[in-house]
Amino acid sequence: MSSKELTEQILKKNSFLCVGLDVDIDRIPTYLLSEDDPIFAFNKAIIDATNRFCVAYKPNIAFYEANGVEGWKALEKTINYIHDEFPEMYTIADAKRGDIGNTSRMYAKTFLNDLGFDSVTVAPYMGKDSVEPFLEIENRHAILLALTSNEGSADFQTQKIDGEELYKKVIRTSKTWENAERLMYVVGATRAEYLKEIREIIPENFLLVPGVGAQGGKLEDVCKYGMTKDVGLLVNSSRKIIYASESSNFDEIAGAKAEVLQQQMAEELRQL
Ligand SMILES: O=c1ccn([C@@H]2O[C@H](COP(=O)(O)O)[C@@H](O)[C@H]2O)c(=O)[nH]1
Repeated sequence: MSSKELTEQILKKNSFLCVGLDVDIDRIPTYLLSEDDPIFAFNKAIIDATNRFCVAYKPNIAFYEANGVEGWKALEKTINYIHDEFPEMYTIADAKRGDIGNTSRMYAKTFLNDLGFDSVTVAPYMGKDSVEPFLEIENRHAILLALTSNEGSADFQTQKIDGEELYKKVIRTSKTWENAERLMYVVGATRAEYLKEIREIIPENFLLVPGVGAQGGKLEDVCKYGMTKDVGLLVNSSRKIIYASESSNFDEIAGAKAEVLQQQMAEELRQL
């Protein structure tokens, strides 16, 4: 999906919500454990209940890999289900990959070609040749970690090198790479005050903003500093939605949580 098509979806659904599918087998309702594929059964129920309120889904690959072959099968079924039933949905493989070019090309093949995700999150540490293989396919994105939501982001990302913070160097330098229009950036909602300066460097690229909800980031602040005339935001919430309830109607409750965020987003979009 192109950035333009994503913006159209956002305006159509009055939502820039991304629901994170971070499925921990130890946290799903126990009655689902008797299903053939409990992870897929959980995801299907969450997707069926939340799709009206969001424009994107972001399975975090770690939660699938942790279950070995069964986890990969559940991931494949989940992405196929989204493609078949909700083809208008933007999909993100939150895999945080990046290696020498020859290896990155294999990661890009897995997530963007074989599984058919619209995008994959990529760590920028190994530089240009580690990222460019993810930018080779039209209408696909690499989402580069810029300023992450965790405490450890202060260890390197906000440290200055030659007078400029490392995360700003990552953004400024990556802008010059081939197919840079296919880049999006991760900026944590817990770092919303940095968004103003980030927008001065990249006024147009989409930002994936995790950290609203369980990590305490505020949607209003993200919108105040990060929203562009074309919206330019995908705001992710995972645990606060998918684990909102452990009861048999967990999916309904998840849908209701997603709707609350969607309503707040609709209000922000009205002020555009
Ligand atoms: O800076 C980052 C980058 C990625 N994440 C991921 O987003 C979700 C957040 O989950 P919540 O339950 O809504 O806190 C999760 O998959 C993280 O790995 C992030 O939080 N911060």
